Amino acid sequence: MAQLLSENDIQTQLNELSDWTQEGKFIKCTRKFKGFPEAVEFVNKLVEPAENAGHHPDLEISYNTVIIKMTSHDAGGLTEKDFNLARTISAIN
Ligand SMILES: C[C@H](O)[C@H](O)[C@H]1CNC2=NC(N)=NC(=O)C2=N1
Repeated sequence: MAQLLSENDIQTQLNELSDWTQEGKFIKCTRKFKGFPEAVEFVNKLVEPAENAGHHPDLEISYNTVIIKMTSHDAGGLTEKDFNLARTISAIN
């Protein structure tokens, strides 16, 4: 199981991830698209990196908006796995 990150580590990593914010034990990113098909198309692009990482985001799709929340459920908080996947997701359009 991955090691929980300290608050200092979390802030350091968030400084490099301008599209993500911390909400308790989660980091969160909100993406807006032209419409529902584009939002679902984006979510489908997350499958491969998540499966490759063995680490999966919590997703909410509302029409053209996708809310991505991430935490390491097995560790009970934020670990390097969350930030590695967040960096990958930030690079997906
Ligand atoms: C067996 C499987 O690898 C584990 O249940 C993985 C699946 N994806 C996961 N994703 C996230 N975000 N947290 C986990 O603890 C987690 N565990």
